[in-house]
Amino acid sequence: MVQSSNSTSQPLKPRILHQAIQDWQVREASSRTLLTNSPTQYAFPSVALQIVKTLGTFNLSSCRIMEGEPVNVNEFQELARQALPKMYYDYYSGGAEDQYTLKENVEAFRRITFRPRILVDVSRINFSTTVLGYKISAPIMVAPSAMHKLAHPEGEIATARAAAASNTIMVLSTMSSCTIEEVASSCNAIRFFQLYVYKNRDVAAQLVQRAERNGYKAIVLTVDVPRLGRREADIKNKMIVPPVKNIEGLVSTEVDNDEGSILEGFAKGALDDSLCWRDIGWLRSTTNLPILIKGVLTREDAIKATEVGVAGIVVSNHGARQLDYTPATITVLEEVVHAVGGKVPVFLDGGVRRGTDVFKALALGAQAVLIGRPVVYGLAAKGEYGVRKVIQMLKDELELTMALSGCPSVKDITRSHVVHAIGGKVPVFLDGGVRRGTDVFKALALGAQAVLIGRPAIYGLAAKGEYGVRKVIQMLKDEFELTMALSGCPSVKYITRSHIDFVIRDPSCILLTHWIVTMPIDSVIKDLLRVLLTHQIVPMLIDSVIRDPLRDVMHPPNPSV
Ligand SMILES: Cc1cc2nc3c(=O)[nH]c(=O)nc-3n(C[C@H](O)[C@H](O)[C@H](O)COP(=O)(O)O)c2cc1C
Ligand SMILES: CCCCC(=O)C(=O)O
Repeated sequence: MVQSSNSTSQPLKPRILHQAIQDWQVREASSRTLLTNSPTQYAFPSVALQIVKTLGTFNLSSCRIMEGEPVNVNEFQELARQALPKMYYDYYSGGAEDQYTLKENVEAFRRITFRPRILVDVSRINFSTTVLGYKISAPIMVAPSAMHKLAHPEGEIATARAAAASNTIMVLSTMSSCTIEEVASSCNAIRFFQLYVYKNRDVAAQLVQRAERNGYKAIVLTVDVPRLGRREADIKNKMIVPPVKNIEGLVSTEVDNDEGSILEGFAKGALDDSLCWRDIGWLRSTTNLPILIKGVLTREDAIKATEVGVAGIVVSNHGARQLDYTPATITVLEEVVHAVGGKVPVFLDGGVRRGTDVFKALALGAQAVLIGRPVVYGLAAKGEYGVRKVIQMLKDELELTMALSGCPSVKDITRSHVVHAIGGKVPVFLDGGVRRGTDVFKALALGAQAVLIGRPAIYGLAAKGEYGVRKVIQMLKDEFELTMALSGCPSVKYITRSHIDFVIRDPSCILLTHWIVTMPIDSVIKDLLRVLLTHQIVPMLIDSVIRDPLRDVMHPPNPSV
């Protein structure tokens, strides 16, 4: 195992408050130097000052504080903010336009809750897994991100060493500050190479061949950047293009126009926006390495990707830096996983900040996740040690989540361990075709809070007046009670999605449900319900409504339909 060059894993010592403030002043004066030399440097000066103000005349020398050691991955962001010049921090942290998707990538994880299992032997947790046949310590990989020397003088070499020490895979960006060769010779991390295809295709082919020669194990083709997304902070800051050594002498990083984001101008001039599906064949002709495709968000593209023979799919919206208002990646993961049908592994990135997020992605079908910003923040705050720490924190949290969910290994993590927490937002009801207590049970299992009955009530009324209606309701209740008893559900709270399954009767049903999953339901629901009622496949609709990845941006289905 490769050892960190500047690892600082010793227990942290308490610091004297005024000493801390002095340190901060020095640090403010030359933050880059201090950061490099002292990777555990705390970064909570404003808190320290606040304490000074509050304490007033207290004897400061007796007042000790602990160093600002982060306790979770999110806390690295603030450390990075303090360590970096504004232009670089904004570049790393920012998203496109309104940054709707940036927020959503994280928020969407919060709307998923757990269904933990108890009394499982979790004395030994094993979260190791394999990716394209390579064994890694946890299903957490390093996503490609550009220009690590803006975050830390050691750049991608520090990141790669941290990946090696963590026994996981690093995906090196085409736009790295260290070269393909420098990173390869710095450590024994398992490395994939992320490819941007330049207008001059020969450059892309050369990069791929260099990666292959230098022991990179796969090509990750990023397909969501025909142009760079509109990142408004970068426009204001006139974000620069620092030296990109991989393409030095091959692609010019000079940009005529110095208005707005220079990086955006560079991307416009350099990246091939004519790249399309048939070019995957060209790429395959340049290399023997497996090709993963990064930037898939829909079932349609997932199917195309498997048809052109990729070795894996990364569900990604580029960390919300490209097209704003794309869905949070975790909300479309299941759609992609179903479309791919196990033909190739599916990975996910975007908004993973907790071990619980990793667990949720696995439960929804990802083989592993990739993390982008947390790595850069760890690097900016504490160099190689910071990246290791970020990965370790996620691993520790994942381990705890697995233990508390009753999953000793990643194979034990299933779809039934998580639920989309839509129920809390608005209740969903169903009517149409309910004729048996078993139908009531099925509707509840698919997430309905209750059902409404129409014709049976009318028929009861017509046949026997009030008594007839009472009888109809009583019959359904009795049947429902029996169904619950025979299904092991003593109360409605026990009825879950995993108590039922679908028997697909004819292929049109499958088509319809897939269609529903991708349609804005509020606009089509009335017509659709009528069609579905005729075909008696309403339960499939309600399942889609409840599991629909877009459900949170839709109006709830109109119960009066
Ligand atoms: C600063 C930054 C630079 C990035 N550079 C690249 C890149 O060069 N190539 C690429 O395919 N993706 C790039 N990405 C996207 C990441 O690979 C990944 O999709 C995204 O960061 C995941 O979201 P997260 O940051 O919320 O974890 C970049 C992301 C960030 C934040
Ligand atoms: C021209 C690509 C820049 C790197 C990148 O992918 C990003 O900033 O998101």
